[in-house]
Amino acid sequence: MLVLDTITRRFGERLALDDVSLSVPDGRMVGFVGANGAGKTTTMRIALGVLAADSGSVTFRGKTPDLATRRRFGYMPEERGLYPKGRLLEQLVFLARLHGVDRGVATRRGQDLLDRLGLGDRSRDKLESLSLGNQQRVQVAASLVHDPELLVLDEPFSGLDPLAVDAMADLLREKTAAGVGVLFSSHQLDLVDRLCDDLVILHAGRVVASGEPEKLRRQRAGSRYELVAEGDLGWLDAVAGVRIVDHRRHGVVLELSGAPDLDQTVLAEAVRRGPVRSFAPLLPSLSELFQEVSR
Ligand SMILES: Nc1ncnc2c1ncn2[C@@H]1O[C@H](COP(=O)(O)OP(=O)(O)OP(=O)(O)O)[C@@H](O)[C@H]1O
Repeated sequence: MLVLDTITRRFGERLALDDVSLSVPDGRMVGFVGANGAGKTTTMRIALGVLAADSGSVTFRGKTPDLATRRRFGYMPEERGLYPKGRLLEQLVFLARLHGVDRGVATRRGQDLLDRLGLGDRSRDKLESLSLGNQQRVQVAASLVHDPELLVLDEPFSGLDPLAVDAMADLLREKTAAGVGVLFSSHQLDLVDRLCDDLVILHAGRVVASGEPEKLRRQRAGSRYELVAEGDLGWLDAVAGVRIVDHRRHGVVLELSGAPDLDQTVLAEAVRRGPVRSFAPLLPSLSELFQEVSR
C-alpha cells in the first residue's frame, strides 16, 4: 500500500496541497479527481518522489521509498516523457532496461503491450508519426513495461477513443488483479465511476471526500427517492412532507421531508393504490457528488 500522510506543499505564497492524506492499497484502483489546479499532479509527483513535500510523509509498504523501490513504480507524467523521434519498441525497451529489465524480456513485454494496445504492427514507427491518441497509448505502455508494483498515472485516458479506453481499462484491471495498486487521475467522471474501487476527490488542495464511490453516494443520498409505479401518482403532492421534484417515464422522483418513517408511509400508500415496481433512495451521480463537495 502507498500511503500519503498529511502532505503539505506550497509554491511561493500559494498553498497547493493542504494536509493531503490518501492511500493506494495493493490491488486496488484509486480514481483521483478534482478541478483544474486542485493539486492532483502535485500530489502524484510527491508520491513518486519527483517533487518534495514541505511536510507530511510518503510510505510504500510501510517504508519511505528509496531509489530502488521507486524504480519499481510505474509513472505516466502529465508532461509525458517519450521522444517524438524515437521508435516505439526501441523506446519501451530502453525504458525497461533503465529499470533493470533484461533486453529479451523487455523486448517481449514491449511488443506484447503494443499488441494489447492495438499498435503491434507499428512497433518500428516513430512516435511522432502516430495520432495523439495512439501516442497516448504508447505513453501508458511505457509506464507498464518494467512490470511495476505500483502505478501512478496522470490522466491516462485523456484523448483515447472508447475502444482504447476499454483496452487500457482491461490492462489496468489485470494489474490490480495481480496485486498492483493503481492511482489514476481523470476528468472523465463516468469513466472513474466505472473503473475505480476507491475514489479521492481533491478540492483546492484538500481531500474533500474519499472512499468507495457507492458508500460515498449512500452517505449523501439525502432525502430523494424514486418511485416507479402504475397509475396516476398525482396524489403524492397532497401528502404532507412530500414534493414531486421530477416526472420520469414510469414514475416520479420525490423529495421527502418530515418524519423519519415518511418513506414507509409513502410506500405503504403507493402499494395500497396499485402495483409498485420499485421504490428506493435516489443516489447522487458521481458528477453530482463531485459538484456538491467541490463548492
Ligand atoms: N512548479 C510550480 N510552480 C508554481 N506553482 C505550481 C507549480 N506546480 C503546480 N503549481 C500550482 O499548484 C496548484 C496545483 O496544480 P496541479 O498541477 O497539481 O493541479 P491539477 O489538479 O493537476 O490540475 P489539472 O487538472 O489542471 O492538471 C495550481 O495552483 C498550480 O498553479
